[in-house]
Amino acid sequence: MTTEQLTKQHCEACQAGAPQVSDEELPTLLAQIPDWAAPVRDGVMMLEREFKFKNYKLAWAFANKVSTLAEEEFHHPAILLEWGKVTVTWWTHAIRGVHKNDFICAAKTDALLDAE
Ligand SMILES: C[C@H](O)[C@H](O)[C@H]1CNC2=NC(N)=NC(=O)C2=N1
Repeated sequence: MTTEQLTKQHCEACQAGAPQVSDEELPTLLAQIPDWAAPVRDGVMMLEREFKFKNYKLAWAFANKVSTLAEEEFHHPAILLEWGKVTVTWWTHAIRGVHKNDFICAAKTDALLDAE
């Protein structure tokens, strides 16, 4: 599956018991979002990327776009908004890890930049 295909997909409603991304799938999916890191915090894997901007207002506008994306997909990230920087972190709370949804949303988050 290509990055292009990830951005064209939509999140599925997921609840506890939904499958985390398997160790076999992980490398392939990570390769499609090369600017994202996959930190593990308190045993929970996440997808995280920092986006840099010239000032606070531009960072704020991007954070708003990510929030709109989240509502559209009904899948919600952590967003840290700072002067000139937005850190977006995707993971699936219901399964305490990363689901395919998180990769779809990370790819869609990158696509928001191209739309700027
Ligand atoms: C009630 C529950 O929070 C909702 O079903 C959705 C909302 N958005 C969500 N977003 C994320 N990242 N993980 C979830 O498990 C999740 N659950």
